[in-house]
Amino acid sequence: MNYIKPISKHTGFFVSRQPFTLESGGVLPEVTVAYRTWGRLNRDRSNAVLVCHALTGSADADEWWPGMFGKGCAFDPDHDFVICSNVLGSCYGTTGPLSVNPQSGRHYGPDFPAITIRDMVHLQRLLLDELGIERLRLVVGASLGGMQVLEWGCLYPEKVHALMPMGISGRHSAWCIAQSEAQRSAIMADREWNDGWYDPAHQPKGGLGAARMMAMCTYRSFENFQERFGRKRKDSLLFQAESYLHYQGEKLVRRFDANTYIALTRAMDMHDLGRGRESYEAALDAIRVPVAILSITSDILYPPEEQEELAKLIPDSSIGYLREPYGHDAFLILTDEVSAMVRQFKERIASGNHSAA
Ligand SMILES: CC(=O)SCCNC(=O)CCNC(=O)[C@H](O)C(C)(C)COP(=O)(O)OP(=O)(O)OC[C@H]1O[C@@H](n2cnc3c(N)ncnc32)[C@H](O)[C@@H]1OP(=O)(O)O
Ligand SMILES: N[C@@H](CCO)C(=O)O
Repeated sequence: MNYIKPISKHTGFFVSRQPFTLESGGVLPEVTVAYRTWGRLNRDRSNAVLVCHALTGSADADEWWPGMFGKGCAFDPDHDFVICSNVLGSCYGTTGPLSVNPQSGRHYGPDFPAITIRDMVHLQRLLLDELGIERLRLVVGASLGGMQVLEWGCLYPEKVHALMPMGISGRHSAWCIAQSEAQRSAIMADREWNDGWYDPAHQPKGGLGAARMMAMCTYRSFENFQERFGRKRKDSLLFQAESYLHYQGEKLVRRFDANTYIALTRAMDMHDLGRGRESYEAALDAIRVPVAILSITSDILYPPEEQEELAKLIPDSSIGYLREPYGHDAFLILTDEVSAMVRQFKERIASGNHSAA
């Protein structure tokens, strides 16, 4: 445990009663954002760090990213003012498919409008305005979080000093889109699905669990599964690899929502920094702040070639690697290494020598 003393955190809900217009043209009559902060904003408001979470994460960054918070770690509440907000469309307090639609008086369910990563970032921007933060010292995140980090660089370059995207690409590949659609199809094949109008208390458990099981296979690697489970059995009926996947599927079903899973994976599929801009290359070339890219060599979802492409196209960028065979979720497992990389990048930015690898 890295904490030398309990870290005080603040929990908040920001409610905007203004209509929130989405990239799709859809409008949410009002939006709520669940967020957490750690540490204090300094007098010149220059120590704010935004942490962006991945697909099934929440604002509780110290819970899903333990080892990143504390003295000498990536996020040190004695020095940083750390913010993490639950993304638009999620089910941990921010407006999403489980929220009540003020116009109908019932939860949005499958009527929740299509959202994009840009919508998520615009909403984070509203939260920062509310918190009085004009410029972020750093924006950090992996996977879906990394998509948000990159969009921050495109949408609000004047609002960020530096970016750290991890385990991500600049546009969702055909491979990732296919994985997402297979998972969504598993949910929709569940007899409880009912075109998304399931009772939230009785969601399509089998389908959502199967989706998570498929996803878990893509979050790890051949080598990792082979080394951990091999052909070991739990009992005469079940291999350990099967047992592990069932456990992970059931665990997600207890904490997540099927419509939310669909809305967020669709938003990920829409991720393309070039959409509606001059070109993909021009969008990346326009990111003019220092960017430290983290690449996971065993990631089968976002392979290193994709981060190397980002590094080639973003002018002031450097790239670092996690080389253990844990797969995509390595950013959640190798937290000592990830924390050290974030801390070193922060030091490099502070010294002005940010392009050193
Ligand atoms: C950036 C974000 O926002 S992420 C937010 C969402 N969070 C997540 O997705 C994290 C989900 N958690 C995980 O995937 C993993 O627990 C990690 C990545 C955090 C850690 O990975 P590991 O250290 O390798 O944990 P591991 O995969 O061994 O264990 C996970 C669970 O599987 C269980 N497990 C391991 N092997 C087996 C098996 N053969 N059969 C059944 N269960 C098993 C463990 O007991 C453990 O249970 P617990 O979570 O209730 O403690
Ligand atoms: N395992 C993490 C990362 C997925 O990209 C999650 O469930 O959010």
